[in-house]
Amino acid sequence: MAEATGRQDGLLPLVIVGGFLGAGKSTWLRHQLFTRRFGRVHVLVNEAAEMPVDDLLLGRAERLDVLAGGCACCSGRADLLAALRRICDAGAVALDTIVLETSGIADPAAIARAIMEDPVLVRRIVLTRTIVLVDALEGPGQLATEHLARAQAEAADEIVVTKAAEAPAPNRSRLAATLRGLAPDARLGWADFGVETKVETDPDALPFDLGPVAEDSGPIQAHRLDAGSAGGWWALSAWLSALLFARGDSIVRVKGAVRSPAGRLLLQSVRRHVQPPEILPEREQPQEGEGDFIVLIGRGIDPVRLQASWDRFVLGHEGRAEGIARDDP
Ligand SMILES: Nc1nc2c(ncn2[C@@H]2O[C@H](COP(=O)(O)OP(=O)(O)OP(=O)(O)O)[C@@H](O)[C@H]2O)c(=O)[nH]1
Repeated sequence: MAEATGRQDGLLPLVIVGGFLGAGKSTWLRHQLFTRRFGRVHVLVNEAAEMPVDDLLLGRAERLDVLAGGCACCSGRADLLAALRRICDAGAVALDTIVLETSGIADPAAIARAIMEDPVLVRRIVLTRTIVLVDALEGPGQLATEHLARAQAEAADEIVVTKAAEAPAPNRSRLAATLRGLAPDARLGWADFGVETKVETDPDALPFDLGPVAEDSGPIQAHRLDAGSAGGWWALSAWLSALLFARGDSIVRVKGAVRSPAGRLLLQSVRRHVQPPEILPEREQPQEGEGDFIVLIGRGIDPVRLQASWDRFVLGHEGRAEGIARDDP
């Protein structure tokens, strides 16, 4: 049942979906689009990096735009405001809601501020809800160390803890207590692959001790590696596993797409958790830039050394794991 309705004031409702890198935003949103929770929807996806497969992953929206390669709360702000103005002006498709999936390094409060300070948008759009997703497994660590993860939770009207089934019950209770402390007024729910699930938590559980976040540990940045046709999918998967083993602390998120005999595979990891590959739907018309690639998002990654590491792995060592050095990339 769609929760969106036409408004008397004529303003177009906007829902912001935020959460840290890999929290499960796209997976959750995909399911909401399937159930038509937001009615007739225009989805805007903001990615920190160019990911020319995101539109394939989010099928069921009236319209979908990907704003890639800049975070909408900072460098990509102008693009986001322009995209929202275009949606407001288009008007051809009657819409119930605009849903903005932010990048994992965005502060939803900064985005909301930017929209409300825009003299045109403030008269066309109303922010009805900020939904922030928190990973049941990685969330406690992220809240403890990343200032941004806390800011995201604090900005929420609704928090959805994803990967609910994966976390042990005591951790779920402590995470719930922690999130209630950060966002006391937010509705707290749980989901597995986007499907809302009921989780009993202990109301007396103690929150995690968050403590002070580390002083500036440097910006999280995205780097894209075009893998060319050498090596094939198995080499890319093996290189990635070895790289995460050697440098998993500084690599927060990996996404990539690679051709395999079964079709195009989406490879991903969140921290050191390598996810099972997913077969991507094929496009009717292949798009430019859709070769094999990997996007690595993290701190202190040197793109030149990253490329050299891959080249050494695939060319110099013919796919043997010795191509990865401990200090790669
Ligand atoms: N077990 C489990 N895995 C999940 C769940 N939700 C998402 N995932 C997996 O977590 C990984 C990240 O999910 P995404 O939906 O791509 O996360 P995201 O927040 O959109 O990622 P970024 O846009 O890169 O920040 C994928 O491999 C998903 O399959 C869940 O509820 N349970």
